[in-house]
Amino acid sequence: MSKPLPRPSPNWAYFLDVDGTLIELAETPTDIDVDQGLLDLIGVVHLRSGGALALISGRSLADLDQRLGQTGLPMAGLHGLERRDQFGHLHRHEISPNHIRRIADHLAALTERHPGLILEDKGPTLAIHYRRVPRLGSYVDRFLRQMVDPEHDGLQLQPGKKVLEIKPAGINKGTAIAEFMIHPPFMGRIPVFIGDDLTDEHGFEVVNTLGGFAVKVGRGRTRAKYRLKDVNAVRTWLRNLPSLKGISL
Ligand SMILES: O=P(O)(O)OC[C@H]1O[C@H](O[C@H]2O[C@H](CO)[C@@H](O)[C@H](O)[C@H]2O)[C@H](O)[C@@H](O)[C@@H]1O
Repeated sequence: MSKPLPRPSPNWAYFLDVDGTLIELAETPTDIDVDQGLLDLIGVVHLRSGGALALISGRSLADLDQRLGQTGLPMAGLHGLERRDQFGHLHRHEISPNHIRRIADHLAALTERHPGLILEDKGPTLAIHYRRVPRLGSYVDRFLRQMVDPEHDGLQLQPGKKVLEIKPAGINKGTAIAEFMIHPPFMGRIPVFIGDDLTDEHGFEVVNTLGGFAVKVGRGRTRAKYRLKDVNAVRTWLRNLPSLKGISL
């Protein structure tokens, strides 16, 4: 059983996952619907929390910018591999592209052979989406496990919602949150991380360690101690933050 979240405090820092948390899941990565109401809401929470709000996503920063517009918000993309801070400065963990490019070639051939699978090539990370062909999920999983050898290539398989991703090991949403937390305006605050997927568990773990609040959206086993039911519940909770009192969104 999860407990109700405590009353939000002015010294909280907000870390928000994107797909499945702020935005409803869609059939394909490009089908998502980003509405102005959401952009206004996260913009106001950012402002009213003294800038202590960051988006933490598996998407690339370029993709987030394309879908959300130039929000000016701090963000981590590619599961923490890239991060844009509160000044708009970019921080990237550099990785050798050789292994990932070799795997990308194999995955491009795989998606050719199996219509319905989608390869999302994000450069340093790759995602194979099987939402349109769920029966292929375990086959894709076996295929990718043959491709990735964490001992030798430093890569790791990251399962998600109807997706399997390949990313560098050791860098994740938890490391991204920890990196934000050592700089103003996040430093000294209590972190709150809201997410819905397996990749968010890394973030929950770090937030728990830092004495913050980890919030899982929806069902499923989790390290988070708190839950919100769905995307609507997340937006309602944000709209009702005491710092937004008097603002109608
Ligand atoms: O960390 P997030 O911001 O939650 O991003 C996780 C992945 O989200 C996207 O895939 C998921 O959403 C798609 C659109 O709703 C859906 O079609 C897909 O099945 C989901 O897995 C995105 O495409 C990935 O790159 C992100 O890593």
